Amino acid sequence: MSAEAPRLYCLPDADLSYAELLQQRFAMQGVVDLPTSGFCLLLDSEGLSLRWCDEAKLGAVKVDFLSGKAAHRRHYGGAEAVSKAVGVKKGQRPSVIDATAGLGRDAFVLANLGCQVTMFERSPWVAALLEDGLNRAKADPEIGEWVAQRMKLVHANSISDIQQHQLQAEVVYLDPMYPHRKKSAQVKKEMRIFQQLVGADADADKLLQQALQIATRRVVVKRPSSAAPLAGKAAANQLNTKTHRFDIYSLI
Ligand SMILES: C[S@@+](CC[C@H](N)C(=O)[O-])C[C@H]1O[C@@H](n2cnc3c(N)ncnc32)[C@H](O)[C@@H]1O
Repeated sequence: MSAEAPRLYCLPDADLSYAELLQQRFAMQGVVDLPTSGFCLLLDSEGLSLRWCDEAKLGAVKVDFLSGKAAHRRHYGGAEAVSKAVGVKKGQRPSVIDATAGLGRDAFVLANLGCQVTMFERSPWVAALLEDGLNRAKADPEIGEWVAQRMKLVHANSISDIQQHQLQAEVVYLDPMYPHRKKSAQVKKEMRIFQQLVGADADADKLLQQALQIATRRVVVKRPSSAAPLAGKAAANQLNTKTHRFDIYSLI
């Protein structure tokens, strides 16, 4: 995991009071020049994005719940595997702890379907991106109200926070980083970049043990299709998609 404090570079049109808030909340270090290597968070009038230089190409990632894939998932996400795995059905909208929130894509699908989702993200880089995306979504007249009500972000290590506050939810959802070795598609490239940024989540086995203690209905783990189950603990139920599977540990 990148042990560096996130570096924040502001373009001239950035809201500087918001930049100050971000710096305090995520212990960021403000920089006056755009870094030419490594990662950097860039703030402009459109929000916060992660920038990096990879194989001499610039890359960027932003959390955007309002357009593109997220908007598509909002309209057509009802039948997505993640919602089936979590157990969303007519009349059943389980409360969810997403203990590995990342960019909040899965959490957004679940919240869109009516689940109350508490998201944990420990990387300050990723948590800042997610919070920024949530802020923009909350200001949107169409989805702002339910995003504010159903999506709560906690910037903390879920393993320690869940223990400390004795949290509970019907479903605990885990999607830890997994070491991808192939370089095939664009998505994999984004995964590789994320691996450099947040590491390989080597403590995911421990997270499963914790999740099994606090979930009241089920624990769902998203894994690449060929990966071994977390903690070597095979799940009684699985849901397979083309690229990954969900291991479902039912508790009732
Ligand atoms: C593969 S990403 C999750 C992607 C997410 N499901 C999505 O839809 O965007 C895994 C994320 O979990 C975070 N993470 C892993 N273990 C964690 C823990 N114990 N507490 C909080 N965050 C954790 C990592 O920092 C990383 O950002």
